[in-house]
Amino acid sequence: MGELAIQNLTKVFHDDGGDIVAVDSFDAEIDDGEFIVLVGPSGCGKSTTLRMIAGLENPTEGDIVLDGETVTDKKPKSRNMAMVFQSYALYPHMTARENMAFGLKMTTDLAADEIADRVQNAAEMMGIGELLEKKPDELSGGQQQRVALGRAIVREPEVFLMDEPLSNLDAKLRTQMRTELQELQQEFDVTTIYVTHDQTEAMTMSDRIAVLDDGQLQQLGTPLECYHEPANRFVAGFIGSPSMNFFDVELDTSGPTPTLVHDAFEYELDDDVYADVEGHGSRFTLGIRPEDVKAVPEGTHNALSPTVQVTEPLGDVSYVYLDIDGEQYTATLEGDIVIESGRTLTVQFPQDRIHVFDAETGEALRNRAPPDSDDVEALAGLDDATGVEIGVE
Ligand SMILES: Nc1ncnc2c1ncn2[C@@H]1O[C@H](COP(=O)(O)OP(=O)(O)OP(=O)(O)O)[C@@H](O)[C@H]1O
Repeated sequence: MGELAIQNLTKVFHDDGGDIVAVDSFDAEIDDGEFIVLVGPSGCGKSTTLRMIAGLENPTEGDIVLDGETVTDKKPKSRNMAMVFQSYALYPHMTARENMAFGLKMTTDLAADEIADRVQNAAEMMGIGELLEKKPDELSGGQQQRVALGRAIVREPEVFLMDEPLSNLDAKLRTQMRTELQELQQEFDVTTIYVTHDQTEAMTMSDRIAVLDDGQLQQLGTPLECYHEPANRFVAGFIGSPSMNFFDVELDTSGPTPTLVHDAFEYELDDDVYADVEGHGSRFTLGIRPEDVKAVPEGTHNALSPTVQVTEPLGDVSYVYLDIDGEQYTATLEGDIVIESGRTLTVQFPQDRIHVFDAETGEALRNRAPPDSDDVEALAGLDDATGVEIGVE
């Protein structure tokens, strides 16, 4: 139990400046036990979506169906969902124990000893058994967040809804709690919808990521699908760090080989890439992830030689920032590479690694082949950037 259908969910806010479409026709089928992460830039509608699912905000249109039952008009406490907020939202005058028990006392007719048992179990699970008599201001941020999570757990809900629950914690604690939350979710196998700004959380915790922009769902897919097979330019740029490099290009078919022409370089297309873009006009966006940019010997065919702005060696890889036609682009090269600023570096965008988007609609026309276990050579190719004679002048 915990199968959730979100159907045409829409929220329009009205204020003095006019209508704000915060969420526009959001559709999703979420399986029992799935961990879905909602990501997107600030103001894209993540919290509003979550609040409508929780019942804290009335949808303008659409429905929320939990295990076949439409719950759109039900009060939050009758939905069998538990929400965890960024601010923890604990009652300051109550102890941790009272905070955890309060919701159960108010919304169920469970016997006092059953409530006490559930609180004790959840507290032990969250490692706060010793802290139950303390009030929120006597607890650290991480401990308060554990109480808030414990309060959600004791309700034994069908669905956990979490709005940036870790964002007030410092980086180290956030990493630790991320793992704990994942373990907890797997143990309970509870459907979870989790809002975050943090890419690492989205990539590592989720079964599927829902990428939103401007109130609209751009893609709902596994982290690797969103990474390797982005539906459009927005998803391609949003998922992955450092971000994908984009180039505005025009298709020139006047010569023997179809070529994408950028102000600073020309890129000849193989037949199979051309087949994907043919018939979609002449203006495209060429995309390549920094880790797919390859350093090659000077003079290599279909390569370009931009100026290096700066190199950041990080140990196992180095970020090399390149100036192409006055814009900054990134190449992630394997190994500890230091290249003097102002030198040129010859790089290539391997044909099987490029993405091509329609310049008008942003739709992905061509995505790089996703590496899989059968594609050992392609995976091995990821190592190509090490040890090559890179074309530094
Ligand atoms: N109560 C409200 N009244 C009017 N507009 C609102 C209200 N709540 C949200 N909005 C608007 O709806 C849009 C979506 O807001 P929402 O809080 O859902 O975005 P978000 O993706 O969660 O943002 P953030 O990441 O910054 O928290 C924004 O333009 C916001 O200004």
